[in-house]
Amino acid sequence: MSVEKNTRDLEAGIEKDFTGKMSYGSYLSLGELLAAQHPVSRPEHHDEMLFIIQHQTSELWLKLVLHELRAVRAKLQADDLRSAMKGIARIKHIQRSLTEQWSVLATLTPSEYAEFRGDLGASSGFQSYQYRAVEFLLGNKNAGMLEVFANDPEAQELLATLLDQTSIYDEFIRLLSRRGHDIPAELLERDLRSAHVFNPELVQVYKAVYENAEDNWDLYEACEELVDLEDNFQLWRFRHLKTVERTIGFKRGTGGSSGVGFLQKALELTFFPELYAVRTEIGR
Ligand code: HEM
Ligand SMILES: N[C@@H](CC(=O)c1ccccc1NC=O)C(=O)O
Repeated sequence: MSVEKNTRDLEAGIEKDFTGKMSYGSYLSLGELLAAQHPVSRPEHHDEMLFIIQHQTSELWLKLVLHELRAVRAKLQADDLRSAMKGIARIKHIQRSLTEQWSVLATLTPSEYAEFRGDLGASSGFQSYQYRAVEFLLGNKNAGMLEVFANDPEAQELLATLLDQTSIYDEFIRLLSRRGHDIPAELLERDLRSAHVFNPELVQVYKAVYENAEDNWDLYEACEELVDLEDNFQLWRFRHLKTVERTIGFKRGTGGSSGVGFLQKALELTFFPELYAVRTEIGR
């Protein structure tokens, strides 16, 4: 180390020749990853790179969320609540990161965006199959969404598979039933292809869990973890809505929707309605 040159000397053992060896770039497929940004504006607009990378990083994190959610579902199926909660803890951190990331895109002014928005054609985040897959895995199924992916058979297949499978919430409810809680039969035999709908009897099950937390500690904690998950999801939706509002105002979306009004309606969707409803009942 030569302090005067402000330079760190390389140590003798540092690897320099990667012939026949795995390197950082080859392990991470950086060649492909960093060659996958293709701005379409001509002449290329400086801010389109921000727009592309914001979406690509979001999709990478969504890929990990899906990976973790599938594992959480398997752990719930195996009655391993502790491992399932570990997975949820990781997902919550990813969600925070995804939500925090909106502040980067918020530096894109309406005039900057207007310069390349026309080049985006009919493309829209509405066509994000990974986002839809996360919604399905959490229990907000919507078979109609599959039509959007008619031109992407792989994405459509992935969503069709998830549509037929149980969600995280279905599995949690089944676990409650195996633990001896009085779960209504219609919840255990429900049509998996539709969204979970509010069930007042389930609120009473949660009421018993919350009012006897000492005897149901892991379930009590799991309920709160699920509420955190939904809360975080809604915060992402809200930041998306507010970023859209400050960037395009009340223009229609490129995906064909009314824009902000359509996104507002998504804030009324809920994954675990009974876990919110129980709050009104506690201590009554
Ligand atoms: C300036 C930036 C953005 C604008 C103006 C914008 C605008 C919109 C609009 C208007 C919609 C409604 C569908 C439509 O008609 O197009 C939408 C949907 C959506 N966008 Fe964005 N968006 C932006 C950034 C992002 C980013 C960074 C993501 C991250 C992946 C994203 C993901 C989504 C998703 C998942 C939907 C579907 C939401 C739902 O179904 O409720 N958007 N966006
Ligand atoms: N729907 C946006 C366009 C948009 O944001 C977008 C375009 C292509 C790929 C992803 C996008 N992100 C979110 O919707 C708009 O109406 O301006």
